[in-house]
Amino acid sequence: MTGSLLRTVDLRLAFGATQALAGVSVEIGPGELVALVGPSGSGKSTLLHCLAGILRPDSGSVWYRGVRLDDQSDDRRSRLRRTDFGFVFQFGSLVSDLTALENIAFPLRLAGVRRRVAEARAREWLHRLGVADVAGKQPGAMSGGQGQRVAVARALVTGPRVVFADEPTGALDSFNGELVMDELVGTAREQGTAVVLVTHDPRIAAYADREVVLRDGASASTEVSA
Ligand SMILES: Nc1ncnc2c1ncn2[C@@H]1O[C@H](COP(=O)(O)OP(=O)(O)OP(=O)(O)O)[C@@H](O)[C@H]1O
Repeated sequence: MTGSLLRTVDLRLAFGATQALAGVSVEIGPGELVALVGPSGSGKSTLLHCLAGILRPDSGSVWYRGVRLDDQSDDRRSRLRRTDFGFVFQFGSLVSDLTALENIAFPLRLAGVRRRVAEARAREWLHRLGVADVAGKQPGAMSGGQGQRVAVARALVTGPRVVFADEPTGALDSFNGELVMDELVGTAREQGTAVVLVTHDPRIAAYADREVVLRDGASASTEVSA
């Protein structure tokens, strides 16, 4: 497909005797929201980690903006993760001894942005996600929903081309889960950021433009969401 942003070709990866990925080929377009769904153990998180350049497949390939990603050095892949990708995980991925403001400013600081500028931008994001009141709090002093909104801000603050979200609402009740999804999806669409989302929850998957269904490490089907 022309115009694909991320693509895998016949991806295979085993952990010992477990074939986590057994030949997965998927494509993700710029700004597209794709949900990876399927039963527990079907390979969703493993596929997300391969797409993000965190795990290397045993065979097959991963392409990002037309360049092969999986055979690049660890250094180059981690640099790309800092510059082009954002991450939201289930819970507890914020740095526990940094405040909300410092957590959001952190990826900007890693990218070489000066502290004052980074913190001003982080403050804007706290307002944007409705959690300005937790700016000076550490993650342990926030609710689950507040923490995930801070995590969404941290993932989007650098203006990434892709956000990878692994069960981003898994630890939240459905009300807070939907609020976090509204914010993640709304801001991603505004910025033209693609989102690759792993979820068990059909209501969360329904936010995506398309669902990729995995079964036993293979992409069983791809469906356009209603
Ligand atoms: N680091 C690892 N070491 C050993 N086995 C692993 C590892 N990571 C994943 N697996 C195995 O690979 C298979 C796919 O795991 P994966 O986490 O990708 O599935 P999943 O669809 O995301 O599951 P879930 O919905 O339960 O999170 C599973 O059988 C799992 O036990």
